[in-house]
Amino acid sequence: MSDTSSSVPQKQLPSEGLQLQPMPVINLGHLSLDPTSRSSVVDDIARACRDLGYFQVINHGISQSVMDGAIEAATDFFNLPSETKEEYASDDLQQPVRYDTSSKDSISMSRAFLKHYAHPLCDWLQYWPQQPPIYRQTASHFTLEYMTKYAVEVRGVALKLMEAILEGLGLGKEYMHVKFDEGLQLLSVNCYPKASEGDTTIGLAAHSDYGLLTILLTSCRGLEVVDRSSNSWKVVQQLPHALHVHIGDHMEVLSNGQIKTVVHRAVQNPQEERISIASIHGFALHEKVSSAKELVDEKNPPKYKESSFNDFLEHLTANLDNRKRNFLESLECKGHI
Ligand SMILES: O=C(O)CCC(=O)C(=O)O
Ligand SMILES: [Fe+2]
Repeated sequence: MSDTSSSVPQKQLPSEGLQLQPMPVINLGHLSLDPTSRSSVVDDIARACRDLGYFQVINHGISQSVMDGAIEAATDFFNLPSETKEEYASDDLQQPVRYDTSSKDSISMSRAFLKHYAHPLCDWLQYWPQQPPIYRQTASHFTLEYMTKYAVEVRGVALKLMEAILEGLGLGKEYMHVKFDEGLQLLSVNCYPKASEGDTTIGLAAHSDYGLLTILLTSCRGLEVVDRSSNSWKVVQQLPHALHVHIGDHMEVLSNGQIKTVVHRAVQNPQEERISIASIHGFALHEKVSSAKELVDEKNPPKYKESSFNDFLEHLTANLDNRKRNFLESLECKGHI
């Protein structure tokens, strides 16, 4: 994720009485109805991507029990003794699994997190935590449970959304199909302690996500987004059975700036410990993302240099100690933005 401290509202501390932001809620089931219904959903998604960079989806096909199972597996992991969790601790951003609680990256201020890849599952499952047993439980080769099942199903939702977004950009749903199909999925599983009385603090500082698309499952309220029209923080609604979608940095690059990434942060919940599971989707680790040539012409020259997910990890590693962490800014073609 990119730190965006230079471009977000200065006020870092959560203010009392922030506005709940009513946001588009897309019924994904309508994507597979008749062509007219599909094109109306595609238009709604395109508008949300262009104007806001976020929206929520319902009727996405993942059952409540699968969503609850993923939250349960994450909660049980964070409840393990510290020594067990520390086995996965690493400062090396290239590790396939990484647990951390520190704030040295100046992004994670009051959270514990576990990050690991999830696609292709057969390559990565071996690195997932063995404790608690339900975390990577598979009942058999054909039956996945808990985090595994959620990971596979949420990726299905991401692929459907990608097709709709590409259609909305006029590129067609099959555009670069193979690269999306072979693309990467990274799960960022976060745990924020309940806020202490009268002191709601930032759990995760302002940033944008670096992939193409992030789908977030959260156990309770605490996510905030920057509303671009007013350049102010808005609280994200917590609707039953909904998933929250963020446009990532690489989608802004691919769309040549037609769609914007969204700056967001998490605050601690005053009532309860909070779990969030961000499923980040992008091209494969070393695959470069550049602006779609169909969206580049004399009037719209390429706004960003090409880059891969791995380039982002290297950028982050090189800038861990200083504030030049905004990846997207580092990609800007000078003179065009
Ligand atoms: O906890 C949240 O709601 C946000 C998590 C997030 O933004 C991330 O993991 O990138
Ligand atoms: Fe994020």
